[in-house]
Formats: sequence, C-alpha cells, structure tokens
Amino acid sequence: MESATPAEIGTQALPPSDQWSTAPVVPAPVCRFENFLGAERAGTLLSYAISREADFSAGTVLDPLSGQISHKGRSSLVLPVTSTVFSAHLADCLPLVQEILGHRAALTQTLTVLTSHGEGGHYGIHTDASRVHDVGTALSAVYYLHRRPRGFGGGQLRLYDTLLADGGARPAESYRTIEPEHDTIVFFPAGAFHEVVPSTCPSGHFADHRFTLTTWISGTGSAAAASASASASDGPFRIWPWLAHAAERTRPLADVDHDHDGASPIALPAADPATRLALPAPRRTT
Ligand SMILES: O=C(O)CCC(=O)C(=O)O
Ligand SMILES: [Fe+2]
Repeated sequence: MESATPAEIGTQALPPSDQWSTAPVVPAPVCRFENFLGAERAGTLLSYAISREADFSAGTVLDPLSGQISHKGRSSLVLPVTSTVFSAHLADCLPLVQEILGHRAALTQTLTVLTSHGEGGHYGIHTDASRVHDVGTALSAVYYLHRRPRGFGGGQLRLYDTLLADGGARPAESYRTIEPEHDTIVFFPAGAFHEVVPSTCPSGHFADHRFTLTTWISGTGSAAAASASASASDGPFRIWPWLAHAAERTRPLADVDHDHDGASPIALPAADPATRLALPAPRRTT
C-alpha cells in the first residue's frame, strides 16, 4: 500500500498565536528502591517499631511564620530515633540518588523519626522545610514498613509537581502517587510539596498500622551556591532552586534549634567505597 501524504493542519484549525503557555509543570525528581533492607532486616525493624507502641506520641507541625507548634492538618504518631547503621546505609546510596535526582550540594547530617499512621492517619500538604537547614538542598527519605497481608488502606504519598510561572514557582495541582510498600524507600527534595492521604486500619491494631522510618538529610550549603556552581551541561536537572522558590513560605523565619517532634541530628558518614551504590552500566543490545 502506498503511504498517504500527511495532512497539514491549517491555520483555520489551529490559528497561530503569541499566547502559547510558557508555564511548565515540572515533576519533582524522585528515586525509589524496592527490597531496600531485605526481608529479614525489614521484618526485624517492623517488629521493633511495633514493640515501641507505648513510646509513640502525636506528630506535630510548625507554623513557619508564628513558630507555633500544633497538630493542624496532621494525625500521625511519631517516635524520634537515631540509627548509625541506617545512616551509613543511606550514605552508601546517596551518591547514586544524588546523580539520579540531579542534586549537587554536600550533605552532612540526618534527622530521623519512626512514624505510624492508623485509622484516620494523614499529613496534609507540606514541605519538610521545618526539618532541614536549607530547603533548597535537603533531601527527604521515607522508608516504608507494614505487616503482610497489609492491615491498612490508603496512606499513599502524593508528591506534587511544581508550576513555574511569572518568574516564580508554586505547587501545581498534579502529583505523583507513591504506594507505601513494605521495604521500599523513596528519596525526593525536602522542598517539594507532598502529602500523606488518609489511611484506614479496620482492625484498629497498632501492628496493622502504616510505619515509616523517615529521614531528612541536610547539608549546610545553599541552593543558590549549588546552582551557581553547576553549569548547564553537567546534569539533566536544574530544578532544585525552583523547588526552593516554591517552598520559600514554608521555611521557618527564625532559625529553629530543636526539631518540633524531638528528633536529634547525627552526622552523615561518608559513603564506604566498598559498599556504595553506583549507576549500573547499561547492557549492550547488539
Ligand atoms: O509518611 C510519608 O509517606 C511521608 C511523611 C512525611 O511527609 C513527613 O513525615 O514529613
Ligand atoms: Fe514530609
């Protein structure tokens, strides 16, 4: 059969315009790992979280303008923890994660909490600006744990896109949905708007909750410095300063010394050259 000549869509069907939209909607860079710790360690960590039921307390939010701590828009249980083993494992993943996310700034410390969401658990739209030194360069890492079969419903993480318009940036209406699957971890910019949608827990048992080990990873550098040192050719993403722009009004105005949920920083070790992850080489197809 002879191939037809493609039809031209004329100006009657598509009038020319100088009014095309110039406002891109940009997804936040994200990187996920499945089977992150492996079945045995994930199971042990889940049992540990369940065994600490009596020590969890209601998670808080910090108003960026007034500095007031409240429970507004959030129903989560939290337990501040530290783990040098987990931080060391994160450190080994970070070179690869940073490469994938187009992230360039140095990262030096972590802040970690265990969280639990049961019946009616949720965490409204927010950024993690209140947890980190510089919202333009920090990362959030959420590691999920739950019993199988899964004892809760809902509880998805929504990671909002960012709309770049009028020289500024703001959260878009569109988002990516991340399922809180057991033994998976997700990394994303701490300045990206995100939300935990309401969860249900029909049994009402704590052991059936949705658990996380949530870590905020900060450096001391600024987004401006990181983007100034990056040339257009050295990576696919230069979205970080724009995310920071969108998150600006969620940053606490005064320097906050203490985490509002009581988490304490620990130093991020250097990646171990023997165990650090690297981007696998693509397999040749010929
Ligand atoms: O649990 C999640 O999926 C995200 C938690 C979160 O956004 C936070 O603790 O700041
Ligand atoms: Fe968050």
